[in-house]
Amino acid sequence: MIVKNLYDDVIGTDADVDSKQWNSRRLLLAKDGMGFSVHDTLIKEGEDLHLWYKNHLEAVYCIEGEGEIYDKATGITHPIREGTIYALNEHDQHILSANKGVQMRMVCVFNPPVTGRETHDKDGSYNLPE
Ligand SMILES: CC(=O)NCC[C@H](N)C(=O)O
Repeated sequence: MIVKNLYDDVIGTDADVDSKQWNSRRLLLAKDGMGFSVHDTLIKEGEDLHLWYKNHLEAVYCIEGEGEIYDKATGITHPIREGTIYALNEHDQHILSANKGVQMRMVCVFNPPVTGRETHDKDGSYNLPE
């Protein structure tokens, strides 16, 4: 069994990846052997994240804050608030943003699992390990 705590075991370690637009606290990673990774991620306010996970499926569950996701294929903008989940089951190209003055806190699950320190490439993807 694996038991970890965000505050005791993740924040401030290698599994805590900070960028201009988000702060991803990676609770479970590929090395944990689950077949998916689980992240507690903060989306910073005032940032438009252009994302396209070509190599991964991702489900994202909002537990704090408000924002929106724009689906580039349909042109539809979906509001996000606490309790909203979205699943990028078609490797959907999208733009994610938190509303002005708030950050969003999201639980993100990736399949295949993220291995550790991934950050987005120019297309908004994470590369697979070699
Ligand atoms: C929701 C989302 O994709 N945010 C970008 C960061 C990423 N999910 C991560 O936690 O690695």
